[in-house]
Amino acid sequence: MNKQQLTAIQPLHVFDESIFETIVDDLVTKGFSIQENGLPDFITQALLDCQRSISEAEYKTAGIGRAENYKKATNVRGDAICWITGSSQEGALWLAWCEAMQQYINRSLFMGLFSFESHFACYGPGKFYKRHVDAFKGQGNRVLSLVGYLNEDWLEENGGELVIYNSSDDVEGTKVLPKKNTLVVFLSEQFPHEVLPATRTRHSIAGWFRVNGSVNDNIDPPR
Ligand SMILES: O=C(O)CCC(=O)C(=O)O
Ligand SMILES: [Fe+2]
Repeated sequence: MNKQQLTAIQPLHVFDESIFETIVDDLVTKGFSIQENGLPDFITQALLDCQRSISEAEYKTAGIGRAENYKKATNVRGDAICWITGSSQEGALWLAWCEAMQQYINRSLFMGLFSFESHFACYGPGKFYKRHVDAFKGQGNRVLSLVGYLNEDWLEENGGELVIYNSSDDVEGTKVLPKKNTLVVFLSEQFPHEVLPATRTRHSIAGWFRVNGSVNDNIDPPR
């Protein structure tokens, strides 16, 4: 086998898996994982480079609901989003890291994660995302949610916390400040959560690992 053939079959990146192991342990014991330094610096840097290269026009007002039920609802969520396609090197690195996490989780927990989608989100000052779950049982195919934060020097008084509730009855929840490098992973159907308003612009990535929900000709996820 020549060198070119060898490079073609070798993975381009080998990532440190210790953070994936911590996340898996947390998922087993609690169903969610909050890691203050969960995003390695080189990943955060790639994401910041990618995010800064996106023009304001490429961010679209986010909506709620799937497919034909999709609608804009600024009384529910006020963020603007831009999907990460992997067309830039930085975006591709992010997707490769998430794929490595997906494979690690599948090897450890047999969750059958099949694909991943993610977008940048930008919440202007005062914007929020009301309490919601990312997936309803038996509807759609998002099974594991991921949120990562890109905000340097974020202080408690800046607000903008993610609040994760343990169940539909929980009103107290656990608050997470959207500080640079913080990573949160949780079971999509199980944990209601919300984003509180902030005093400054709040940058994040939200992503979802999905299972294959294809039935006959209906390909789901669509790609
Ligand atoms: O940005 C966050 O902290 C969470 C965002 C979220 O819940 C979502 O996009 O579904
Ligand atoms: Fe959410």
